[in-house]
Amino acid sequence: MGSSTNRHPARLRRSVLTVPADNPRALAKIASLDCDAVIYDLEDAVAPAHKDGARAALSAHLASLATRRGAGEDPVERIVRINALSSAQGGFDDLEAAEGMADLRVILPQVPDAILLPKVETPHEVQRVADVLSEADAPDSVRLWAMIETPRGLLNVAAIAETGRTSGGRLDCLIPGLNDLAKATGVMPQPGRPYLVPWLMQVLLAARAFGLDVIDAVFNVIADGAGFAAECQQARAMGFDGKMLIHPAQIAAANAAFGIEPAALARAEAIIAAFASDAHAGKGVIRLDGEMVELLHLAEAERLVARARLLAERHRLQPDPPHS
Ligand SMILES: CC(C)(COP(=O)(O)OP(=O)(O)OC[C@H]1O[C@@H](n2cnc3c(N)ncnc32)[C@H](O)[C@@H]1OP(=O)(O)O)[C@@H](O)C(=O)NCCC(=O)NCCSC(=O)C[C@H](O)C(=O)O
Ligand SMILES: [Mg+2]
Repeated sequence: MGSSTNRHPARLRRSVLTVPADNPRALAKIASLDCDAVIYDLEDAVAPAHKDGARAALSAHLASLATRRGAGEDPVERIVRINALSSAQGGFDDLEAAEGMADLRVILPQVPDAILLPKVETPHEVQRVADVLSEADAPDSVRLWAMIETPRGLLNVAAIAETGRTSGGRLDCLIPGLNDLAKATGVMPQPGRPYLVPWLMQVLLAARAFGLDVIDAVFNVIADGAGFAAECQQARAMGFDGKMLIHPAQIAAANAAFGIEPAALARAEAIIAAFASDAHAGKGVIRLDGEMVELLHLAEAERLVARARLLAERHRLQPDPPHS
């Protein structure tokens, strides 16, 4: 089966904000923000001594959203980044002792939209977590996301992405972690990310080969709005679906960069209408406004229109644009 047919349904993931699960003010702030998705972090943003408190705070936070989510009226996708699902000794054999397992035990009853696995290095890890979810009777709707942020993970990224087919189809999205990769490799942060772009494209290619979404890495310099906007534009041009964010001040620029331009939407609607017209019934290729348009462009147009519908639905559920 080709990748395009394997691709998951269109989702809106322009702005994916991370929030440390042990920061009550930031947790409370989310309701007023216009991000498409939130990653609640139980991993690196939470100090070891605060892990239990963070789990309890996150569980209560998700429980407070349960009614709205159950009614399908939550405009935000909610993802939990757990700790590693290997034990402190480094293996799966001692799974019960792992911090990540403790995260799952507390969080899974609240049915988040996805679990984000940090520092994934092998396909086996994704499969193992998928098995744990199935054993815990987690609904099929609970997806898996994976961070690719170690040299070994990068070398294995194609095999990891392929678990989107084998892990009960739960794997849904990849995110490169450039802070960890920079730490592990010595590559220095630079405008334009010249030495990191090949790795970013490797992650993107692996994701696309197996029909996954892919979100660009965080930009650490909160005060550098122009640098952040430029990096969003670069990521958009590279093909990313959105950007992982660390601060509310980054939401508007990400939404703009990965949003849908009116002209692109009008063009997509024109392509769909043209292929549906009697004049072009059954054709594989047509001429539209002086350009060749093939069925592959029709598929792209349908995806863009589907995303536009999601955006309209998001605005229906959250009509007053919140501040960021
Ligand atoms: C980076 C921060 C610690 C900065 O915090 P602070 O200086 O306190 O922010 P502000 O005073 O400017 O905050 C203004 C208001 O916004 C709220 N706020 C701040 N950050 C967030 C957030 N992330 N989500 C929601 N709300 C947020 C504040 O509460 C203020 O509101 P109010 O209380 O009403 O006044 C902080 O921004 C932060 O913790 N950011 C997230 C850090 C994080 O999650 N890190 C882990 C992910 S990064 C990663 O994964 C890297 C990857 O693994 C890799 O290897 O590359
Ligand atoms: Mg990291």
